[in-house]
Amino acid sequence: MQRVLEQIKKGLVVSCQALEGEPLHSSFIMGRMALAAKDGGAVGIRANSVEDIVEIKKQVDLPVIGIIKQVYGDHPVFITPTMKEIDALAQTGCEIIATDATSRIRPDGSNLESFYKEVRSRHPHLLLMADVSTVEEAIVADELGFEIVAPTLYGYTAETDGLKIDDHDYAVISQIVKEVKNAKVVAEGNVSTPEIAKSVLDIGVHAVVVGGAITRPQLITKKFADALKN
Ligand SMILES: CC(=O)N[C@H](C=O)[C@@H](O)[C@H](O)[C@H](O)COP(=O)(O)O
Repeated sequence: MQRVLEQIKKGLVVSCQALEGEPLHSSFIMGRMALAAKDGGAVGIRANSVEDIVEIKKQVDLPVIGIIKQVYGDHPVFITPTMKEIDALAQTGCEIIATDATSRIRPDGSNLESFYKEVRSRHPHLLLMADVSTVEEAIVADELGFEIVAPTLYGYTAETDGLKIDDHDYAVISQIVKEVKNAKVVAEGNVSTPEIAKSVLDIGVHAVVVGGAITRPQLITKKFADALKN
């Protein structure tokens, strides 16, 4: 487990995700995206769904952070929300599983603590990453024993709606780095430029995850197209 954390240390993890309805939705394309990321210097991949992870594992020998985005009704917790998704991910060979680690009740009615304990007892060999939305949630996840904590959901919960890290505001990451004692803090969410990636690394995070700015060409195109309109 320690070896995987060493492998991604101070490096770039590229999130290769295209959900149903996105132009690049395809395991084949995500596999090639991972290959391109590796060619460019990525030290790890984050990916969604069993199919994408299996394909990515065929293409690259990098550690994979696996998630399954699964929406249950109108429940807001959707990143690896229940044991069903954890068990499915555990079969893929991904080294790390990330899950929603906010303080919200999960779709199956469990809270984070009971869910965490069950995951640990069923899959003791896996590294667990906590996707949180606040500094308080990061502290709780660290105390529970998650190996990795990231503010992936900062800006994506009712409590943090509208917030995001940008060129001027790395406060949430600085605070998490300061407060978290044992887990590795990873920066994830809206790291939209190489400069931001470097700045957050310099704050002291263990690694940086970048998604849309590298792997969602429709978003990259929009930035350019919008710039021409102004
Ligand atoms: C909130 C949520 O659903 N985040 C997801 C988590 O896996 C992905 O859609 C993001 O692309 C990923 O976190 C990387 O972030 P960004 O694409 O901003 O670099």
